[in-house]
Amino acid sequence: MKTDEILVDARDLVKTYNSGLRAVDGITFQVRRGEAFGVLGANGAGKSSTMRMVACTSPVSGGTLRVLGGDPDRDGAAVRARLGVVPQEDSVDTDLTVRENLLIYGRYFGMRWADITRRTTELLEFARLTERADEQVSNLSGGMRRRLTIARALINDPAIVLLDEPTTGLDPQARHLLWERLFQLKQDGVTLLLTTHYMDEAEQLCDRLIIMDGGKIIAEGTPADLIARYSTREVLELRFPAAEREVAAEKLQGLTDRVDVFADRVLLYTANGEETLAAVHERKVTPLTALVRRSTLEDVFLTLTGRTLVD
Ligand SMILES: Nc1ncnc2c1ncn2[C@@H]1O[C@H](COP(=O)(O)OP(=O)(O)OP(=O)(O)O)[C@@H](O)[C@H]1O
Repeated sequence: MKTDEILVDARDLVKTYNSGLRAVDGITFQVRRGEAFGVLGANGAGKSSTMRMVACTSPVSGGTLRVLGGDPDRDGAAVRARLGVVPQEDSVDTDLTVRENLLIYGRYFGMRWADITRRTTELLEFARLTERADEQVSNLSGGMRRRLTIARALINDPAIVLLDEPTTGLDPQARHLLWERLFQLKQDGVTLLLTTHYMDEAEQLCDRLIIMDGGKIIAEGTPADLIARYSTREVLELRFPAAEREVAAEKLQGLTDRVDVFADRVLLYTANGEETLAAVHERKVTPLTALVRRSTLEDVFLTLTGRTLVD
């Protein structure tokens, strides 16, 4: 298997809507075979618009895009047949059973019946839905429906799977199970292109990622690269009673190069959290709680945009 093969090649890609809005404003990125590639950004950053162009369901307004070597404008149908697409909203048929959803989708792709049934059995297992196979989809929880949507997208053994916010709207337990299934796909060597605004998940799953803001790419790299480039090694998170926070934050200014004050906490960016905590105490500041943690992609996003990603 060629691992350097480029499956998605976007150059100066633009999406303009009728309103005149440039939702995607000249972005360049490549997704290689076998990698998990993340597109991160806040709501409205242009992630879904990008994904719809790659999925060949929304025309490209400018620049060039090649997906599996094809031009979405010219070869859209052929490219779509080799993609697995998991849209933001679950689109499974709630009147059918879990199994029927998979079988019918296989038919839609014109697969041979023997292949459809074999693949359906495998995918029910993959999605942890074997026990629910003959239940109507309307009875399933949100997490189960999402897993079924993913299983369905895999029926035709796609060369690349596109997932738009796969875990949004799920409770933590359902999110965890879904994320674990995505890890499995990655281990199986499936190429993944996904959007998310959960930085912790992206950090663990994605080999490389781009961060989008206002339709542009503001940073690109591996999670470790981005953290090394845009944050310190550790962060000291302090919480104070509301009435004391401002005074405390005032006393802490200048203690490290960067001190960020939020409504609920003060963050000190530092190479060594324990040493910084000792310095906090030396300034006669006593937080309610103090946590030393390593920097995350969330800190990277904050550095780059001045905003937190998940409110
Ligand atoms: N079909 C459309 N017509 C007009 N404007 C659109 C359309 N789809 C998206 N937009 C606008 O384009 C901008 C980018 O939206 P997009 O959905 O791509 O962002 P996003 O990063 O995926 O955000 P979200 O996480 O909310 O989906 C937003 O301002 C949005 O309102």
